[in-house]
Amino acid sequence: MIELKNVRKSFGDKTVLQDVNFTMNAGQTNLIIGTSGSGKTVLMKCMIGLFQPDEGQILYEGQDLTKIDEKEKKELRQQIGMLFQGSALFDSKTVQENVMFPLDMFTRKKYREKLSRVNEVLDRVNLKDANRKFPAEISGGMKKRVALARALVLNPKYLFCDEPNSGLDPQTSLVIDQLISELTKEYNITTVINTHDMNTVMESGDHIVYMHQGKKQWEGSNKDIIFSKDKLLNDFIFASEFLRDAKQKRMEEMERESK
Ligand SMILES: Nc1ncnc2c1ncn2[C@@H]1O[C@H](COP(=O)(O)OP(=O)(O)OP(=O)(O)O)[C@@H](O)[C@H]1O
Repeated sequence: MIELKNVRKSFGDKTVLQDVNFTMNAGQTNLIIGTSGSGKTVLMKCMIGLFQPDEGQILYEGQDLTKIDEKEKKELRQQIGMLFQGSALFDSKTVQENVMFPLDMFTRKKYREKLSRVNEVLDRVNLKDANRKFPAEISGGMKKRVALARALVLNPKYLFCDEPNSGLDPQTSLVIDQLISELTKEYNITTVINTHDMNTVMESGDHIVYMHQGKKQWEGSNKDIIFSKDKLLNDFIFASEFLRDAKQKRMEEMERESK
């Protein structure tokens, strides 16, 4: 569980985050959404300790990231898996070497043990026979799965994903979203995703935080979003007539189902 309490961040005289409060639970896919410049990236960087907020608390199971020393921060970082926008694989390393990298860096396990763990996670992301391939030889969707395997190899309690679907076609995006959601539940991970992808919002959003001009404007689930009356949120999510019609239909369906 990650809790944010009254988080505030400014750059010079520009306030970028103001009184941000929320709780992100384990086993849930938590999304941060909002227009460009609303503060999502700064928020995520505060959450992983790359930026120090000016005020407020960032609590990992009650332990305040803004107050802990470097040694404790290092320990906490080892419990955090990261999936970066462009997958960020090492081009000169094979798939196997890429996934093994965190084990080489942070553990003293024997090669055989490391290989067994690498194979376990590669298998879990449905990439069984790709060990010896280089990133240039595999598709964008496969690269994402390798990056996901690498993010999971140390068994993290927390998983941060920055735009996991950027550069992927809608169908491959859905596969990645489903995989992240499944793994989140299976391993009880607190997953935090920064996304612009509305399919992700509607399909995977167990908990969604909508940011507007540095403030939390709305939060709720993908079911709540259908019934939300928040004008800013509605204008943002259901921007086209097509999506507004789809929302109306879904709302009617859900009302019928609940009777
Ligand atoms: N290091 C920095 N120094 C000064 N201002 C910054 C810095 N990083 C971000 N900002 C400002 O903070 C605001 C929020 O930026 P942020 O990158 O968090 O937006 P975002 O919601 O992630 O946008 P996008 O969806 O386009 O990535 C912007 O006005 C940006 O210019």
